[in-house]
Order: sequence, then structure tokens, then C-alpha cells
Amino acid sequence: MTESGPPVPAVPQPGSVAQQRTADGGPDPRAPVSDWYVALDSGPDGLDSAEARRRLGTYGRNELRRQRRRGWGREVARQVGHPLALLLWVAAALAWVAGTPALAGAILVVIALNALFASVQERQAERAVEALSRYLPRRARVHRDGRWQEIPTAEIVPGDVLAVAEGDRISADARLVEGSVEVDLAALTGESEPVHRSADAPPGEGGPSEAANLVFSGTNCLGGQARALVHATGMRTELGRIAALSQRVGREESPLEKQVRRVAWLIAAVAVGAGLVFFPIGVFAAGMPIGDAFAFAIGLLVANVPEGLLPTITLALAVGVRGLARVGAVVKRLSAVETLGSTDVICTDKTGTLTENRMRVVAVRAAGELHDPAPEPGERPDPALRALAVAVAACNNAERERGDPTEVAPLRFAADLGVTDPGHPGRRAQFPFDATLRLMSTVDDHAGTLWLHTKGAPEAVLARCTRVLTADGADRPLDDAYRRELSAAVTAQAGQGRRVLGVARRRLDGLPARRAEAERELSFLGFVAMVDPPRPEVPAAVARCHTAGIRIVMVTGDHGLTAAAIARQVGIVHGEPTVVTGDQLDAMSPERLRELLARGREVVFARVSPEAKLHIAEALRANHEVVAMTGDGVNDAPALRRADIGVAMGRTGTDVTREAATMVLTDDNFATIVAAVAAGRRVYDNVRKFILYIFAHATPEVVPFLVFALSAGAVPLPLTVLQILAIDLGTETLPALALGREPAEPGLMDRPPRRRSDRVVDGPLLARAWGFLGLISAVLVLAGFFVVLLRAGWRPGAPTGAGAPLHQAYREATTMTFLGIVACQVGTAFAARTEHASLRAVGVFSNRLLLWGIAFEIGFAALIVGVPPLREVFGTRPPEPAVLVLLLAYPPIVWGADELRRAARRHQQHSLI
Ligand SMILES: Nc1ncnc2c1ncn2[C@@H]1O[C@H](COP(=O)(O)OP(=O)(O)OP(=O)(O)O)[C@@H](O)[C@H]1O
Repeated sequence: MTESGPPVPAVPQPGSVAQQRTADGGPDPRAPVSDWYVALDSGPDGLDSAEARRRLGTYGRNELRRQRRRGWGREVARQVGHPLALLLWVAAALAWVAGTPALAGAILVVIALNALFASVQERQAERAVEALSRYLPRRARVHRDGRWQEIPTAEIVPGDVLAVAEGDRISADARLVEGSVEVDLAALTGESEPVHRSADAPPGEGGPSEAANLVFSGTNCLGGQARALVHATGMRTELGRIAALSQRVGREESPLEKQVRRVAWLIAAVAVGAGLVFFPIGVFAAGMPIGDAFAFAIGLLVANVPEGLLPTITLALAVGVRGLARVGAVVKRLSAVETLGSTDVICTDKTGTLTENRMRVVAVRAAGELHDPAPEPGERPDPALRALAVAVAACNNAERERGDPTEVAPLRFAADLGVTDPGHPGRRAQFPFDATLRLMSTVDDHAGTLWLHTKGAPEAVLARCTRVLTADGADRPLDDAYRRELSAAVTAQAGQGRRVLGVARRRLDGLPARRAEAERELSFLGFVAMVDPPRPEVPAAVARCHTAGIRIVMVTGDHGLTAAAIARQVGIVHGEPTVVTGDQLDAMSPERLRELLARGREVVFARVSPEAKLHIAEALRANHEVVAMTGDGVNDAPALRRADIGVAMGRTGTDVTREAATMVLTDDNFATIVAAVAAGRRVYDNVRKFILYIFAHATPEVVPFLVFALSAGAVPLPLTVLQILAIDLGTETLPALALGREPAEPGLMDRPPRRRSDRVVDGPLLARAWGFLGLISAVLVLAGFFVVLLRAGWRPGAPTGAGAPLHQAYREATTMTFLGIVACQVGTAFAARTEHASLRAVGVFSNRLLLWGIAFEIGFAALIVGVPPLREVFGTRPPEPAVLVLLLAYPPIVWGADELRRAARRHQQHSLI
């Protein structure tokens, strides 16, 4: 292979694979491996970096190209055809037919602006989700330059030799050249039943996905280990061909969005109803000209159809997603943000999530003697201690500083005793760690003698031991009394929160065929006990959960006492928790489990197999709790899928769990889950804030109209159609958006989780919006209106139409109403910033965007009132300065009243406690 050589074709080479391709053009799996190496100009050692780089240039990155996004035109067209927009189209048509083309034009502008706005928001939301892949770079192990290297999967090229191991998501199409694996082809075939793929398997009949020696991009390895020769990458893979993943990021509507959609329709119906009711009242009771009444009815309808609500919520969720990614929690669905906020229970692993996963051996017991793991200088270990060190060094897949910490720590301990086994030259076979058996064994040839070395959970190891090694290196039978003594010694270590590994061995005469045959009649060598300190930030995060009414259930594969001790150390439990072991769990009926998990109980699950986690998730959900569950291994995937929020570990977790999870923690840290819950609560709160804000204007808009109607026209209409439109679709938009970015309110994590059944728009919200903020605003606004009219000498029933002497005063009065509503909405915006706390607690100026939004609101209103051509369009005329100054009082009155209301509520709640 030379750097300047011609590009290497992925498959075709005369006389080899090329001539044996299958009918659909794929390589023929029947060709021997040697032919494949030739065809791909590679070898068992893979490529060198220079060649790989060159091929990357030739074949491109190993990525699935996304289907092109919808173009702007189509996106806007979609928004223009949105059902709520259709309502506006009807209104525009009616306005046109009724002979008010100006209004029809205004409505068209509204439709266009809304469509544009919604498209921008949706795009931003989509981008936020797509950008998440940056936070979760996928990596793969390939053999290059004569050694195994980790590279980004996008850089895999045809000819690479790829390592495939349990939990990996396979990232290219490849031919197995060594080993065998269980794979889940669901992404390709839809079949989720795992299939066996082996380098030596005879290829099956049928399409390439049935070939028993091929693996494919996008499928998951559920077990085993293999090496594979990559033959297709990127869009040339089977997956690329069917383009299953090349679609846009899937987006299902979240419950919140569904609720809001329903609310939007309800309000639209109310708006239409209001328009319909107004028309006859305007014409018959108030004697309005039919055309004016019609125009006003349409205006009322247009102003109140909440067409911007849904995209705004989508954007708020997307902003939440982006914020979460920054704190280390990558969520894969927008709706997850919202679910997170209502989390009732977090089921968490222990190792690595609550603890640092940095193990250190602190005690060793061999031949009945407890040793300090650090030997005195020059000390020579006795034969039993040495045998133990040899066993843990051999039965180990870590390198000195790299690998599973449960393996690194014993390896370091053995090295301190002068025992190492780098590269395991004598290893003949391996039974990898099995989380259900809790054992790992290797068969090692040491100086011509074949040994089985086993390490694992002490009770699992002891159950397979019949003998024990004594200090002088002799074997003696393991009697019951000694068994009890050993168990007590293990218990003493576990009770201090230590992880204990039992170690044993057996002399073999030949390679055992099956695991059960090998792991029996062992000779017990002793145990090592390790500490794994809790992460420093965890106790505070646990305390935060408790004040937030969120329960934490520890679910671990570790010993019950170890689990309980760590749970106590980090504050998850306070007294003696109920410790339920995996065996007890398996024997339990679903009802009993539900009862056990009922609220208020302190439960720790220990020695639990990953499969049992599924039952825990199910029981909690059956108790109507919203469950977040962590996991890292392949077998955790079903439980993660079953939980409301499956949480995978980004660092130590497997690709398979990451795939199954809703949220991936880039730092594996429990505290990040809690931060994510807080973020979820904040997003939900903010959605309520802007709904409150945009609902509040309804009262000051509708009450003047009621006054007009009830007075049978003696009081003129205090607001014109276009002025209503200017408020609802102009001045108010930016402050509403800014409320979606509010910082968290103090006390966010001091209240219990929201119930699943809670509605985002509920009675108290409506009462506050319409009955409190809205009503105060309506009173102020009407006061301003009447002040202007009365100062001009108006009396009820006096004509105010065009040409009447009072017409200019009437224009000033409607302008005062318009400005009054704007001013009140400024106060409402500040009030809406908090639901419970005082604004001082969050900081009056802490939401910069809102300040800009309000500046825009005031600027926009000033233009409408101040610029002569706009005055003509909107029918405005600036009132006298002496009246205008009244407006300055409106925001503080509205806001202050709400501050008092909140203070009173806080006081009431406080005295209830
Ligand atoms: N590499 C290993 N070799 C042998 N035994 C192991 C190994 N890793 C863990 N064990 C044993 O198996 C038990 C369960 O381990 P497992 O990996 O299932 O739990 P875990 O996932 O680390 O714990 P947690 O669920 O708290 O994260 C451990 O307590 C230990 O006794």
C-alpha cells in the first residue's frame, strides 16, 4: 500500500469477490476471507493511517447524508396551510367580501408574518435537536498502524479492520474475519430477535442481511466479540441504501404540545364565537353600520386566534434541549424536557453514577488472614496471597490504568506485589463477566499447567468452591464453619460500603467446553475489598431531590450492605433501608413489588440483574409515578425503554443503551439528572408564563367591547380593529417569547413534582390571567378612555363618528385605550415572570431579553401613535401629555397588585405549614 497509489475500489477486483457478487450487487459472502483482503487491498492488520486518510478522501466520510431539509418555500407553505391559518384565510375572504380590503390586507400580512415566524421557530427547534449529535460523538475501534485505535466512526473506510464487541452499535458494513457475535438487526430488517453471526459460519441463502458472516451498519452487537473487515461505509451501506436513518429527526408531538393544541382550538372557537356574538349586538343593539360591525367582528376573531402559540412552545422546548446539552444531559426528544420536569422517582445505578468509579483495593484476605494491600518494602507474599495476586492479574481484561475500574484496582494491587501478566500470553480461553452470574473466568496456561481463574461476587464464587487454599499453599476442604466465617468477613467489608470480589482457581486437565463445567469445585483463594468514593456533588443533588419531592431508588448489582452503606453516605436513605435482593425480587408478585415501592418507603435493590430493572420500572409506572431510570449495559436497554425517561451513561455506557435511552449523560453523573429535572420544570413553568401573558390581554380588549354593547352604543367602541391587531400581533410578540427564556424561579425544586394529570392551562392560571391581571388592566384602560372623552366634554350618547365635533377627541380616547393596554401588558410581563416568588427574588433586570422585548413593545406603540401615515392607518391621535403621563402609573399598578397577591399567597401557604 503506497500513499500515491490509485484509489482502491471497495469491491471489484478481477478473479475474486467481484466475480462472485450476489444478484443484488453486494459482495458474495461465500468468498474466502483471503479474497476479501485482496479485494479491499487490506490485510489482517488493517490499514495504515496514510492509506486510511487517502481512502477517506476517495469514499467520503462514513455518514448517512440527511435528506435535504424542506426548503424555506415549502416550510412557509406548510405554515400558511396550517388549520389555524386557514381560519384566518376565511376571515380575510369575509373582510374582502364585506368591502373592507384594508382589513383583508392586514389579515394577509398577519398570516404571512405568522408563517414566517413559525418557520423560523421550527427550524431553530430542529437545529437544536440535530446539533445534539455533536455532544455524542460516536467512536469505533479499528486496527491501524499495527495497533488498536479509537477513531470517530465517521472516519472508518473500506479496508479497515474493525473491533466489534458487546454493546457496540456497528458503524459500517463488514465481513467477520474472526470471532462471533449476537446481533440485533432490527434497524435493517425490523426483526428484533438476535441472530448469530460468525466468521466461520457458512453463509445462508437469501439477501445479504441473511449472510451469517456479515454485519451491518446501524445494527447492534448484543454479545460476543469479533473482528470484521469493513467493505462499505456511509451511503453505500445497506442502511444507507434503504436510507432508514436519513430521514429528518423524528419528532412526535409532546403531551404539552398536544394540550396546547387543544387549548389553541378552544380559544379559536371562543374567538369565532365572540365574533359571531358581536355582530348582531353591534348592529341591532348598538346601531352600528353593518360593515363596521362586520369588520370589528372579524378583527376580534383574528386577534384572538392563537396561531403563534404552538411554534413558540416548540421553540421553548428546543431552547430547553440546548440548555440541557450544555449541562451534560443530551435528550433525544423534545418532549423529554417536559417529562423530566414531572419526574417522581429516579432509579439509579450506584457505581459510576453516585460514586466516582475509581476503585482502590483497601483490604485483602487470603488464607484466613487480612492483609494491608500495600506490602512493606521487601516483604515477600506468602503462597496464598501470591496465588490470589496471580489469579486477579490473569482473570482481568484491564490494562494497568485503562479499563473497568473493578478490574484496574485488583490489577494495581497485584502489580504492587510484583505480579503482572501483561498481554496474557498464557490465556487459552475466557468466560467474560456475566452480570447475571456475577462471575468472570479465564483459562490460563502457567508454566505448562492449565488453571481456571475466577473472580466475582463473593457469594457467587463461594457457591462454586469446595476447597480453600491455606497459607502454606496446600488445599483443604471448605467446611461449613469456615464458609460462615468467610461470609461474616465479607459482610464486615461490605457494611463499610466496600465492593468485595471473591477469587478462586482450579487446576484443569483440558479446556472446558462449557462455562458451567468450568466454574465448579473451585478452590477459594480469598477476596479483595475496594472503596469507591461517592462523587462529591452527589449528596447535595440527593438533598435537592428530596426537597423537590423526588424519590431515589438505588438499583445496583453490588452487595446489599455495600449498597445500603453508600445510600446512607450520600443521603438517599437515613435509617436502615429495606434491602431487596435480586432473588427476592424475582420471587415477588407484581402486586407485592408495587406495594413495596409505594410512596414513602426507603428501598434499596441489590444484586439485581439488569432484567429485573424492567420489573421495577413497570411497578413504579403502575403506581402512576413518572420514572427516570439509569443504565449502562446492553441488558439495561429494555428497562430504559420502559421507563418514562431512560438515562444512559455517555462515557461508560454501551451504544445500545445510548440508543434505547431518552437522555444520555455525557458525564455519567447523578447530579446532572437532577439538573435536567430542574431544567424540565423550568421549561414547563416558562410555557405557563407566556401563556399567562398572552391570555391576560383578553379582558382589557373584551370589557370595553362589552361596555359598548351593554350601553347600546351610548359609549362608543373604545378600540379599533387595527389597534387590536397591533397589540396582539405586534407589540406583544417579543415580550411573550422572552418569557419563554426566564431564569428558574426560586423554589423551583422546593415543591413536589407536577402530577401527570395536571393541565398546563388550568383554573388558577385562567383566574390570574383573566380575572386578576386582565381585570385590573381593563379598569385602568377604561378609566384612561373616559378621562380623555370626558375632558373633551363628551356625554353618553354624544356622536363621535367621522365629522362629529368630538371625533378627534374620540380618536385620542381610543389611542389612550390602545396605549393603556400596552402599558398594562408591560406590568403583566413583569408580573408573569414569577408564579410564586417575588420579583425581587429573581432580580428585576435578570431577563435581558424581556427588557429588549418591552423596549420593542413601547417603540412599536410609539410608532403607531407618533408617525403620521401610521396614525391614519390605525386611527390614532396622541392624547395630551397631561393625560399621557397617567400611563406611567399603569405598569407599576398591575405589577404591584400581583406582587401583593403573590405575597399574600406565600404568607397563606407559610401559615398553613
Ligand atoms: N469485571 C468483573 N469481574 C468479576 N466480577 C465483577 C466484575 N465486575 C463486577 N463484578 C461483580 O459483580 C457484581 C455486580 O456488578 P455489576 O457490574 O452488575 O454492578 P454494577 O453495574 O457495577 O453496579 P451498579 O449497578 O451499582 O452500577 C459486583 O458487585 C462484583 O462483585
